[in-house]
Amino acid sequence: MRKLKDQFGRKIEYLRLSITDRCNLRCKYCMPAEGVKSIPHDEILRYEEYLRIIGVLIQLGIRKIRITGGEPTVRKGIVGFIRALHHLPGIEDLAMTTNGTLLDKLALHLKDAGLNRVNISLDTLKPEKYREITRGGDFSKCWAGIQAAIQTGLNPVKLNVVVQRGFNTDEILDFARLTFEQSIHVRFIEFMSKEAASESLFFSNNETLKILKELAPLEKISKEFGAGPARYFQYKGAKGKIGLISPISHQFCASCNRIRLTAEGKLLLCLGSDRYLDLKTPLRHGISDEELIDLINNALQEKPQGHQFGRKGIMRLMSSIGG
Ligand SMILES: Nc1nc2c(ncn2[C@@H]2O[C@H](COP(=O)(O)OP(=O)(O)OP(=O)(O)O)[C@@H](O)[C@H]2O)c(=O)[nH]1
Ligand SMILES: C[S@@+](CC[C@H](N)C(=O)[O-])C[C@H]1O[C@@H](n2cnc3c(N)ncnc32)[C@H](O)[C@@H]1O
Ligand code: SF4
Ligand code: SF4
Repeated sequence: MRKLKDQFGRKIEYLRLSITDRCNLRCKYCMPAEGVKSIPHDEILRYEEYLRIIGVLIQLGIRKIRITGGEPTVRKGIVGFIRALHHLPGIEDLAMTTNGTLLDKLALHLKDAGLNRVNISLDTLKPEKYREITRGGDFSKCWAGIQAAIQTGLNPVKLNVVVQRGFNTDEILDFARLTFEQSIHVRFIEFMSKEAASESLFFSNNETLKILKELAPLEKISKEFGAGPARYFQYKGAKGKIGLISPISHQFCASCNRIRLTAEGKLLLCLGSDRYLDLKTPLRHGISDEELIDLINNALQEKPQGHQFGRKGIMRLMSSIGG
């Protein structure tokens, strides 16, 4: 069996799958206020088309799939799609990144269908600030979704907190305290800005760590834990863990293990690059699995060594690639 390896020897085992460009929120750092122009229905991959591509990617060594969006829970048929993915042999980890607002109703169905776990985005614990950052979102819906995910046993539940100077830096310890109360992982993410104008909002995870240490001693957890870009810590006696995801200050590109597939069927080689391989057109023109494997293998050799977005300019709208 051929395995996906790039020219830098990185083994690619993780697929981030964006199943929609739509979202029921408009987070300020992710989407413009007016939303983005929706991709026409016909241009979006059908679930059967994803399954065909994923079948090939599994043959090439993909073991972990994360469903993202836009907001993945707004796409119709999501539960059936998760069930179909769960039945594919070879998938060891099936996870979702979501804003959590629809999980209150969906968590149990998703878990039953075979979803292992969820990462939920939440940047503030204050309802009025939540409404501000998401441009109209309802904090209580997100919180209910988090509790539903925990109760259902989607485990572990991870909270993704994008830290922005002057917006939520005063809540870092409130988030950290949650790990004493509940068995969740709270992960602080460095803000990747699209415009130089927002650079002043950047707050490095070194600064976050300094604040976290004011609460109580923090123990570092072995590097193998989580096997992703986050570095993990834990307070003594806490039920949950603290994670730091630092794409800017501690680039993790050298150990990158991921590719992305967008809702339009573009295989993206890197979050920081505009290069992609269109899979939808050949798929709809009857390409064979063997040809698909060759196409993907060749494209992978173009995967960049790392990103260059620094603090100033991530090239794409995060909402269209799912982070
Ligand atoms: N620069 C960069 N950031 C990434 C990459 N993958 C994820 N992120 C960011 O990391 C944050 C958390 O991503 P998640 O969707 O929760 O996925 P994950 O951290 O891989 O998930 P786990 O498997 O639970 O560790 C998001 O803000 C993403 O935008 C990547 O390849 N490069
Ligand atoms: C684009 S969202 C898609 C999935 C889902 N709608 C959600 O919010 O979790 C995926 C992740 O990207 C993160 N994200 C979006 N824009 C970002 C930015 N500019 N910097 C850092 N993280 C960002 C979000 O906080 C979220 O955790
Ligand atoms: S971060 Fe997620 S919830 Fe917020 S606008 Fe982007 S896609 Fe939607
Ligand atoms: S920026 Fe590109 S190379 Fe770096 S971790 Fe993300 S996808 Fe991988």
